[in-house]
Amino acid sequence: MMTMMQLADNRMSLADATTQAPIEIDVDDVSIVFDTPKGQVVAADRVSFQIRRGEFVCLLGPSGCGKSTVLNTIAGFETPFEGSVRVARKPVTGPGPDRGMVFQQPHLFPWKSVRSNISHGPSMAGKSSKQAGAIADDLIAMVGLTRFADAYPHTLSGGMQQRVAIARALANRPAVLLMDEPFGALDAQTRAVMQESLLALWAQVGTTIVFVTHDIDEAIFLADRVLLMSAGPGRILRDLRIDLPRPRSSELVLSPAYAAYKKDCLDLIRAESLRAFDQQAVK
Ligand SMILES: Nc1ncnc2c1ncn2[C@@H]1O[C@H](COP(=O)(O)OP(=O)(O)OP(=O)(O)O)[C@@H](O)[C@H]1O
Repeated sequence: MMTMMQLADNRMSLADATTQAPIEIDVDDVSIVFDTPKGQVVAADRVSFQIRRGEFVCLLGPSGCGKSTVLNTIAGFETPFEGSVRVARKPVTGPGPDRGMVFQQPHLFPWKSVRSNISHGPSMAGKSSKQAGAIADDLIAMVGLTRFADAYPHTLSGGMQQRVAIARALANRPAVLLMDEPFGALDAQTRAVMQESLLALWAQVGTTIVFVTHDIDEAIFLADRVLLMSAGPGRILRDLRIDLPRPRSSELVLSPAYAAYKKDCLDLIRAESLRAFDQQAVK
């Protein structure tokens, strides 16, 4: 069994490889407009970006800037008003097992054990109960919940439930994991532990991750690239490569390089948040 440090070292070479990897997600000139009783809301305005296979990319921006809408478009829950989204070169026309999703709330089946929650997807996809159970047990070990395999969700802490939700999303072996503020409901300490364990898990599975957050520290700590979004209408303001070494631990936040990335992001986000606040005030 590899140690956490060996896994992280392995991840470093994978990170180098991602700059050469094929394009996994191609969001091309996507605009999304919602009709509301108060008129049209442009949630995304000509958003374009590409993500390579195995990359960890954070979508960062102020509340209401359209992060979830863009993520939902990749998931196939929203249809672009204009533009196109491709995953592995295929146009996205709806949800599919190649894209796993994790939300802020774990949404587990309360009547199923941890193992059954995780094996549910593979069972539905036609795996035998033995195969589905083996997939679940592997993932349960990866998220560090072996002792709780037979436990029910209500007996677990919020962080543990979210680890089950992540394992469940990975059970169908998706090429892409889409995460919408998955640690937003957790306390600060649990959140920090979850961030480190997500990086260790990513080192093992190599899945492309798109992670939505409005937390600057979380985005810089996790990502290979941060896509900074502007508020209303949502646009990509900056595509920032985070060239910080891996493995990353909590001490990283004390480094001057980290501080420089944070200052860049803070300045941009502050300007955008103020702009959004002013817009809301006059509506
Ligand atoms: N189904 C919908 N119908 C109408 N308006 C919507 C719908 N979904 C989102 N919006 C609007 O689109 C804009 C972008 O919303 P979205 O949830 O994508 O932002 P966000 O950046 O994820 O925000 P938050 O961080 O607060 O979740 C907001 O103005 C929101 O009110």
